[in-house]
Amino acid sequence: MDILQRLGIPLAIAAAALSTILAVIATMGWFSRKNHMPVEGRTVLITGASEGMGRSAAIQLAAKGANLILVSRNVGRLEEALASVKAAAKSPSTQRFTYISADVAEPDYAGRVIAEAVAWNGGQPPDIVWCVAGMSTPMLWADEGSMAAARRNMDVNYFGSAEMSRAILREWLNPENNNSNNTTKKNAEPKHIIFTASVLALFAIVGYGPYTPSKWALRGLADTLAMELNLYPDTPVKVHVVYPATITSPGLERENQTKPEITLQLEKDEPPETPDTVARRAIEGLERGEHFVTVSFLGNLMRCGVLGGSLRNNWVLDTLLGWIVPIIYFFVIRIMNAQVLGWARKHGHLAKNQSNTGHFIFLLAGSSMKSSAVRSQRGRPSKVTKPAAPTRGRPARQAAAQLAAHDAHEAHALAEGLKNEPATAASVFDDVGMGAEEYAAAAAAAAAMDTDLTEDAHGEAEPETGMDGQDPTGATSGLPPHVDLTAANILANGGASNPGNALSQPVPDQLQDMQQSLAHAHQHQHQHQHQQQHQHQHHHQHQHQHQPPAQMGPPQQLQQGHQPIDSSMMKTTEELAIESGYGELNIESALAKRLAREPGQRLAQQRRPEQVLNLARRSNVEALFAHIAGEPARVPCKNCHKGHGPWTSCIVVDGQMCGSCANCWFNASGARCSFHETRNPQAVPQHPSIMPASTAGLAADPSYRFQAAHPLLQPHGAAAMGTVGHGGTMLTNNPLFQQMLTRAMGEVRAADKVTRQLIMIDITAKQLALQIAEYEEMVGGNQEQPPSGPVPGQQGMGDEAGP
Ligand SMILES: NC(=O)C1=CN([C@@H]2O[C@H](COP(=O)(O)OP(=O)(O)OC[C@H]3O[C@@H](n4cnc5c(N)ncnc54)[C@H](OP(=O)(O)O)[C@@H]3O)[C@@H](O)[C@H]2O)C=CC1
Ligand SMILES: CCCCCCCCCCCCCCCC(=O)[C@@H](N)CO
Repeated sequence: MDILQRLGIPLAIAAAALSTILAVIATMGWFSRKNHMPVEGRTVLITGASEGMGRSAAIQLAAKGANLILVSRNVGRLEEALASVKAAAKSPSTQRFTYISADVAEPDYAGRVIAEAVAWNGGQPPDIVWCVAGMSTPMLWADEGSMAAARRNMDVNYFGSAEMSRAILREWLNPENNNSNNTTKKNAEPKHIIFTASVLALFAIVGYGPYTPSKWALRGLADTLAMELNLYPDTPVKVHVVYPATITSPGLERENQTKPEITLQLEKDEPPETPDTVARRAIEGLERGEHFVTVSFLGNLMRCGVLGGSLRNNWVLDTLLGWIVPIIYFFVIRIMNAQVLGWARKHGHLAKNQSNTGHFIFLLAGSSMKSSAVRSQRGRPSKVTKPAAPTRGRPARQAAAQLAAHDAHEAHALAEGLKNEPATAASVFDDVGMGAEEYAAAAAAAAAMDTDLTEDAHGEAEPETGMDGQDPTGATSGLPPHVDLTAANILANGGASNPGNALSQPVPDQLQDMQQSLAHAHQHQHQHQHQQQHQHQHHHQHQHQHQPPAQMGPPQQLQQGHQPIDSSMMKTTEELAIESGYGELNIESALAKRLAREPGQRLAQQRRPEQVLNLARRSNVEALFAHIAGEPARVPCKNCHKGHGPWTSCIVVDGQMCGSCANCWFNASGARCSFHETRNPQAVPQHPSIMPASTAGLAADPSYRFQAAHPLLQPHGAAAMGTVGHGGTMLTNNPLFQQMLTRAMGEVRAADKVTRQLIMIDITAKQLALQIAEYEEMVGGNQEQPPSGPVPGQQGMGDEAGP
């Protein structure tokens, strides 16, 4: 100890001098310049590859000659990304590309994804797996819903990557695979598992409570694996963590909708970079063989500031920098905390003024007009607890729609909050075997729309004070139970007033419940894939469920979908257009005039809420009204499927707009719509794309519902009804069949275990129904029965199964 103390200073000086020399050498690039992660001819699997940095990385790796497997949820976006990746290929003739749709938040998703990847890759696992899929819901920790958001962030960011790394390691480390590989040269080359964290996992700032820990957790896992993988010297695997700072991605736009102002202010210190830049720097770091890869100067300092027991990229440099960073932090930490304190002084005690964050949980829970109001005047959080009225309902809708209905996935975050409410409708759901989460998510979306509608109806934001014993400032925690319960209850019971009585329900009711559960389970899934074709159909339904409680009917009404129970409450198309945020409309054309008076079916929901539509054009007003008054297409037209057109669903009005859908009618004559008459010359009694009138979840889903007028029969013309299998046309060549199958595959792949069970139950019930129908026809004569299929016009499984 003595000696050490005496030698301390000279030793330190000597070490510093030596280190400096070595550092100079290192920076001059005297050490190896080997590419530690060659990708040419290798197969790389990237999650979160359809947008943002993951997509950029995929494109750049394709340009370096890699084969790629893109993974994310939304098939439409995956297809677009795949096209860009293909276009970037170094040698298009030899490289191969594909995508797999999966939700990384689903438990056990990764085994399935890896199995599919291996099958596609000629029996070989991918050589490199890069987990990029992630999300972020910044909010203050004391805020309503931050706990639910934290769980959701953990599920996607941490468990999504953790499961993937485990699945691929089990594949790589599997002795059977290794034996067969040992002869190949590439086996000696390390495999790579790459996690994507954030600089926030190196230096945390206010407002990212739900997010940052999920990224810190990745660091913990990566370091653990880096050591653990030494257990398998025959199968070298390198573990990396990429730490981007702000990326100007679609994800950033989403997260900025809920980001507290103070957070925005603090993170300005690290300038944002484009997805391309971040991906390029990340790949450079990986090629240098770095364990922790940072992509900016500050990021690198932050990395060196927290190295602890983690692997170093360059022992000399990292150590030297590690000595310097505390000196920087001496100032940085002070300055940052002072900034936060200054904010608090200026804006008042935050916990008493939740509106500062304007986060979406308030919007969704319907408890706070305050937050939406503040959000509408971004950057001007009010010091008082009663903020000014919002300019209109639109900002609230934008945030709510974007966060809940449009990308309703994130509403899932609320599930936890709702689930934790005592005496919620969760017990009802459990009774039918559904996770309360699924419902809660849908309920949250519904509640969001409630807020919206209520707000619009009032025409101004009325701060709701004293609601359910809530502090008028909104400071008390706990979601306002009445809103959630109403919404959840509507979904569970179609508005019946007594939640939690499912156990005492007679059997048929339970069946009905179950059928609805199925519908919701599917809805929930579909929310994950908002641009996928089938989702469009379900939108139709959502929007009904988004109506305020007063408009909700008992189960039958809900199932019929189109008829709100009280017709006096029914709104005209024009009224709904105004509610949707389109004021001052010039109603000129005959079609617009006619549609304006018709009962509206839905609110118009824009794909890009911030977009301002040109409604000076006559035909655009027609398109808007048609979108509100029309019927959802059974399968969206090609343009809608690709995500074109202003609104989120594909709607047609029978006999109008030359058959085109409302989206294609907008700003165009609809000529490019795949429904346009020029493309569909054969006259059909009903518009070929209109959904059957009874639309409720699965019951509306053609792939689950082979009715007498099944779509598969239609291309053959009415006369050919009942001739499937006899008509000489190969069913497998039928595009509708192919679409159906693809869709069914998509749904089943995306389904979790519970949903899969429910799908099975549904199918089994239909089989039984078919069998019964056939039996009855055989025994009792079949005069009344249609030529094929079970009872027509069924309302759902319960009815179908009944005699
Ligand atoms: N943007 C930023 O400022 C920063 C981002 N990061 C991290 O970098 C990574 C990339 O971010 P960014 O470029 O913004 O990405 P984006 O948010 O723009 O894109 C996210 C990608 O992940 C997919 N994805 C999201 N959730 C899931 C899910 N549950 N299952 C499967 N796929 C999913 C999305 O596709 P789909 O929706 O179709 O599933 C999309 O392809 C993320 O891990 C993020 O946390 C780190 C630092 C800063
Ligand atoms: C010695 C070191 C000096 C430290 C300076 C500190 C500067 C702080 C900048 C914080 C940047 C936060 C980016 C968030 C990125 C992200 O992950 C989110 N966008 C989530 O998606």
